[in-house]
Amino acid sequence: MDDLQLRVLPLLALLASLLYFFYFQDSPTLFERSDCSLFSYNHYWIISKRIVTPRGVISGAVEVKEEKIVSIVKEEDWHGNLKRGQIIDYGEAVVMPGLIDVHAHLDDPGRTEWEGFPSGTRAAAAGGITTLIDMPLNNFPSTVSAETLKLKIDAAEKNIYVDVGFWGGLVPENAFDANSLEALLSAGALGLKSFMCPSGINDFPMTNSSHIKEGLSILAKYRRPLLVHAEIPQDSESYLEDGENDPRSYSTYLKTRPPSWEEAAIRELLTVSKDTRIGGPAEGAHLHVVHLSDAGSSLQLLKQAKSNGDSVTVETCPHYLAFSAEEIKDGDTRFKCAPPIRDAANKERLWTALLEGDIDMLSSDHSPSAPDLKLFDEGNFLKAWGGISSLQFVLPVTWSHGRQYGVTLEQLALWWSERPAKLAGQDLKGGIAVGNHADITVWEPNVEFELNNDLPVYLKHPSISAYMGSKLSGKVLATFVRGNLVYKEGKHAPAACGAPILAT
Ligand SMILES: NC(=O)N[C@H]1NC(=O)NC1=O
Ligand SMILES: [Zn+2]
Ligand SMILES: [Zn+2]
Repeated sequence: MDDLQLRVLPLLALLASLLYFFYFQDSPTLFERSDCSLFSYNHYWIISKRIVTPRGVISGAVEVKEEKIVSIVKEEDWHGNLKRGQIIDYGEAVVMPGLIDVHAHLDDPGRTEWEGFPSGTRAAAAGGITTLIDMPLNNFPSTVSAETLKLKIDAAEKNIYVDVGFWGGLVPENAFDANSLEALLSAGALGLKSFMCPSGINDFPMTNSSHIKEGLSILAKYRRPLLVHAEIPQDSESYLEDGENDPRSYSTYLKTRPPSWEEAAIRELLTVSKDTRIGGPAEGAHLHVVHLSDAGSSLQLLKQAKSNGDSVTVETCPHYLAFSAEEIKDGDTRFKCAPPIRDAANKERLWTALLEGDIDMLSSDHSPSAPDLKLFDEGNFLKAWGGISSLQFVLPVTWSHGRQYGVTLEQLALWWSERPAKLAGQDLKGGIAVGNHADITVWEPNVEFELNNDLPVYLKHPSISAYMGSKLSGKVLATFVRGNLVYKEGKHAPAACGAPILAT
């Protein structure tokens, strides 16, 4: 070989390999994938001694290929066929379907100083949540039309680290306008949400039962649900006039929103939920009561509706299961939410209802605000923003408090994944099953941690979270969304590759 050849050959080889790299790679998505995931293989096995499947907890392996779960093998059936492909062995850690939070306010677009898609979905990923359904209010403008839904979808693009679907708003302005509601549902809203009391947001006014009846009749055609904030103001404002009622005291706030508000709303809802029965005028529609706090008459009424054949479900939230009114300190408005956190006896009854199946599922109702709206200096419970900030912590909170009631891993998966998936119409999510999306969370139930300033919290405003300062058990080790490892022990995948979920 002469000198020239010696110099040119390596260059040619480099050129050829570059050409090969750019033009002949069979999977061009590999470039993207490396940013979407902290694990660069698209075919692998997740191994653990505790995999929570719809058929019970197994020791074995879950085979993931691209976005999907393609096989599930019990340990005794392996026969060494795991040699094909990469293996991630999680030992005794729990491998569970990713949590689906059907009730979160991410405030994007329009109030991103409160939260926003990037921080909210990173917090979700760190908490083991793989899908969340965003509420139509607290963002601006509220999501009450096809046009405003489009603004949300645009804001979510390349900004979400987990999959995100959207509820549309049912408000007086669109309730009797079938075209407008149909356009909103055709544009992909997974269902509708309305309030039976003032929502605290000017462009999201409250509805009454005739609006709700109309909404259900449209939803029936699409077979989608209506979610309702069920409180109707009763005559309890008089408490505020009494000079003895200190606005810094939690009991003052509690008196302003008694259980009778929830009971009145649910009683009213039952007059229209009967439309959803088989053969009824709104058969196919479904009514879902959000964030139930009253475990008394309100719950009894819901049980009655279910037994009558109404298509009705109800959720409660971790804050109603973790806290009680007796513990809330004067001025600590982090705990203000609506309906309010009630007394310890009520909390016990909520747990019983959940364990007995009278409450169907859990959701976060993550509803943060800018810290100044919590009025920490004044500590005025009557004026502060109502909303609990919790998204990253819902799994350890439910587990830490649920353990003492004997909560099982299967129950967690039912309340946080399977039933929420069904409510949101997500057939490919909510369970570790062949053919489903590989939406998986891996967590260590026995690891305890303190929610102090050393803990990486991805929420925009950790200081407003009622959970800061507490000690929890249940540490999320890894979160997979459609096969992408989006979170691993304090680290997120660089790119936001969550998908917007639109109903079709
Ligand atoms: N607008 C809004 O998010 N309201 C929520 N906050 C809360 O505490 N209850 C709610 O419904
Ligand atoms: Zn609400
Ligand atoms: Zn809410």
